[in-house]
Amino acid sequence: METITRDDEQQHLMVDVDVIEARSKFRVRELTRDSETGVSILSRVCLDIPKGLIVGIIGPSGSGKSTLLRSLNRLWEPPAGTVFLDGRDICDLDVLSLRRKVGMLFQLPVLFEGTVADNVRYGPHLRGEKLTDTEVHKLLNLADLDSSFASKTGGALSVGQAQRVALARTLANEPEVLLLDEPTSALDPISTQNIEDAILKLKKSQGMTTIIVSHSIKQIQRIADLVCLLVNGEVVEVLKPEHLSEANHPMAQKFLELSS
Ligand SMILES: Nc1ncnc2c1ncn2[C@@H]1O[C@H](COP(=O)(O)OP(=O)(O)OP(=O)(O)O)[C@@H](O)[C@H]1O
Repeated sequence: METITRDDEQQHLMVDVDVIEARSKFRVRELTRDSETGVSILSRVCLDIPKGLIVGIIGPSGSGKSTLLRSLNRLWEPPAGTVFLDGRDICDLDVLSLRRKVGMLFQLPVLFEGTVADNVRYGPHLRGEKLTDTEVHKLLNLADLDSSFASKTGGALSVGQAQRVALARTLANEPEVLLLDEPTSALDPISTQNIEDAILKLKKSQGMTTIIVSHSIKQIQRIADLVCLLVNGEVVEVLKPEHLSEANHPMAQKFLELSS
C-alpha cells in the first residue's frame, strides 16, 4: 500500500479490493493437508469468506467439501498459517472458544437426552450460565420453532424439527459463523424450507456468516450470496450463484445440467 500514488486511480481501486479482502471473516491460504495426520485432500486451497454472507460449497462427491468445512473449526487440523478467522491464525486460538465462535451443524441432528430446552441450555450451562425460559424461546424462534417445543423431548420430534433444535442449541453459543454440512439432505421439502428460512433470517437479523455444503444447486441458488466449486480438492470457481452458467469449469455446467 505504501507504493500507491494519489493520482493513480487504478491503484486506488486495488486498495479498495485490499480493504474488502481484509474484511473477510475467514481467509484460507495454501491449505492442503491435515497437520496431525499429514493427509493431503485439498489442493492448495485459497478462499476468502466475506463477513455476513452465505457461501455455498458445491462439488462432486469426494471433492473435499466436508474436509474444507471441517478445517474451519479444526475438526480437520489445518497447518499453522493457513486458516485465519478475523485475521488471526485459528491454530493460535483455543479450540473450544474457536468452536463456540464457529458453530457447526451436520447432516443428521443428534440431540442429547432431556427436553428441547435442556438441549438449548447445554452450551451456556457448560460455561456456568443459565438461560431463562424467555432466552430459550427466543433461540427457538431464531431457529424457526415456536416456544411450545421447549418442553418436548427429542423422541417426539421429526428429523426436521430436531435439526432446528440442533440449530437453536448451536445459536445458544452465540456463534459468529455457522458451518452447515448438508443440513437438509435428510429432510423433506417443507423442513428444508424451514431451515433455509432460518438461515436467511439469521443473516438478516444478526449478520451471520454462513458456509453451507450442499448437493443441491437449487438450494445454493435460493440462499447463497457466493458459490465455491470444489473439484478434486481444488477451488475452481468462486462466483455469484446467478453467474454459474457463465463459469468456465466444465463441472459447473454439468452441475447445472443435472439440477435443471
Ligand atoms: N481422515 C481421512 N483420511 C484419509 N482420507 C480421507 C479422510 N477424510 C476424508 N478422506 C477422503 O478425502 C476425500 C474428500 O472427502 P470429503 O468427505 O471432504 O469429500 P466431500 O466432497 O464432502 O464428499 P461427499 O459429497 O461424498 O460428502 C475423499 O476421497 C475421502 O475418502
